Amino acid sequence: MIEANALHKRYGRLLAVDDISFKVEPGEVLGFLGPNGAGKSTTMKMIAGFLAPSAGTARVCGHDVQREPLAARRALGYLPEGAPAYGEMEPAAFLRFVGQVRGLRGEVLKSRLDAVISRLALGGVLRQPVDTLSKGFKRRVGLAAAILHDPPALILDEPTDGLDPNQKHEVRTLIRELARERTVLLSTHILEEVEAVCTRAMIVARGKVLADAAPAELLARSRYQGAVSLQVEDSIAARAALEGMPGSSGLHHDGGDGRLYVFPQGGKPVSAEAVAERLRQRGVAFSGLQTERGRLDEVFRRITTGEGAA
Ligand SMILES: Nc1ncnc2c1ncn2[C@@H]1O[C@H](COP(=O)(O)OP(=O)(O)OP(=O)(O)O)[C@@H](O)[C@H]1O
Repeated sequence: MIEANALHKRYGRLLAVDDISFKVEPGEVLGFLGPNGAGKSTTMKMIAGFLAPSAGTARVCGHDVQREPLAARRALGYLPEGAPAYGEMEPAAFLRFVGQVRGLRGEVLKSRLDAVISRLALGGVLRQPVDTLSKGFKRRVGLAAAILHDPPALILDEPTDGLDPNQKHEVRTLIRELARERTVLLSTHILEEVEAVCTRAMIVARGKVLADAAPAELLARSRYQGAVSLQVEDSIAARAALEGMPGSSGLHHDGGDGRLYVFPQGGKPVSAEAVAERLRQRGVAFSGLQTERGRLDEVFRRITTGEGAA
């Protein structure tokens, strides 16, 4: 379990983390979401024991990070932002070094090295200096180092940042697998990642938690959830046909995707059949009619910029 209790961090006059508390249980993947400078990395560094809090406490698997630093660090695997490693070292030597620092020796060290090298498919790059590896492999080396001692809790700071879509997919699959029997806290800027891997999302901005919910619950806060969208040639005629339709709270023609959106009222999805029927009755041509599942980016923007209630 990972626990933060009233964590605060002050850098001079800046309160970078302002009273953050949460608990993450085994099997949960908590995604920390927030704009740049929200305080995500600072919070993670405090839980990982890399930075002392100005106030508050953190616990990893029951161990207070400040008072029992060794026990807390033993229970935790930490992938810092950018997955730094010693660039001139080869993964084989680097991982062996990390394992030794973690106190692993002999057969145990060997079997753990074999396990992470196989799990992260590092066999082909073991003798290539880390600096010369692709970003994807560098990240895998970082992840291998983080899970080498088989910790029950993991903190991953932007684990897929800068990876190509295939590498992102691989790392997400791995995180989902690791999470089955572990507690995972990760930070990300990528909203689709939250849906892909997180069981819970926490939105932070200016050092404060602004939302803490399952991704589906956040999606449900989107005004697009249950809306009906469609493509029309004549948007003026379509608007006239759909204006004031029962069960709809309004219309929006999106200049970006060129679609007309019919928004729901009172949380009840708009009936796609009713929209189609109304347009047909008035002889307005349309195509691509679909019901929307909601937009996390809109919810994120609304919550972090304070535009309207979240
Ligand atoms: N060592 C430091 N000294 C002074 N200010 C710092 C220090 N580290 C971070 N900050 C500031 O604290 C705030 C929070 O930074 P932090 O890196 O925790 O944010 P973040 O949410 O992880 O951002 P990003 O998504 O850009 O990584 C920012 O305003 C940052 O400039």
